[in-house]
Amino acid sequence: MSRTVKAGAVQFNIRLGDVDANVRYVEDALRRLAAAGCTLAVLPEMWDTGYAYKELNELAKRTPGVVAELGRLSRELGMVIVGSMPEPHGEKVCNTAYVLDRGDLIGTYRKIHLFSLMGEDRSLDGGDQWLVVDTSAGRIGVFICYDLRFPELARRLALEGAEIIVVPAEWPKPRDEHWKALLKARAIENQLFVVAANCCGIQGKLDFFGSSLIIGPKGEHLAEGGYEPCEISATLDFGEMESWRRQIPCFTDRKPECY
Ligand SMILES: O=C(O)CCC(=O)C(=O)O
Repeated sequence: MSRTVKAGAVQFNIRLGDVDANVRYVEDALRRLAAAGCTLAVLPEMWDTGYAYKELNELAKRTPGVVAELGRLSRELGMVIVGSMPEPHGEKVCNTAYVLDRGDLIGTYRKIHLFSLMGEDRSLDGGDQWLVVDTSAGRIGVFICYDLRFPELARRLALEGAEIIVVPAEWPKPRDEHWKALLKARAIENQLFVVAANCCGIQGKLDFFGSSLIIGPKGEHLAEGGYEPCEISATLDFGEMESWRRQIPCFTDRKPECY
């Protein structure tokens, strides 16, 4: 019997600046995923606040409390939960993913590539360290949204042994095809699982298309959300991943000295 994990993603319409409403929604969604047997859940980017830029510094002060609440839930549900939230950082804020494993905060990742098209680089501080962490649901590497456009980062996570790359995101129209193609490419080229949670609905001027995705190491779509709020889930089979890696041994066939 090979090792498996059931993974899920929460896709919802983030209420801009309304932490209480977003936390309430996510708690219910996590309970639904746990009832469906999931032990790993991915939440969207900035899931508790959205990009409420004007009030983000103030809203970020609530993050430690939200992390503690999420920690309690992850303990109660026996889950690994990953999602990004605004983290207070001096005068500014970082877009930070928190990895909670059955009650413990076992890793944080500050978004490295800030999305300049939307001014994220002017408003937020960026991170400078990747994260790969062993969890009860497998060895997980963390991306946040725009990071998806940088294959160097995915390769680094894969070389560090990531079996799953999780991608909290707020990825809007009209770049739906980029989202799907890049998620699939990162999974295929690194022969690992990708679990990506996007939000949906309108936030300010932006229209988010959902399409949360769980992709296997061969690029197979294991689960996909539509445009509406939903949870998606799929079983990740690490034995199948290992067998695929033996059939097409991309990692041992690399020639890093040539490029
Ligand atoms: O790269 C993209 O098209 C979207 C990225 C984005 O919206 C973000 O990083 O917040």
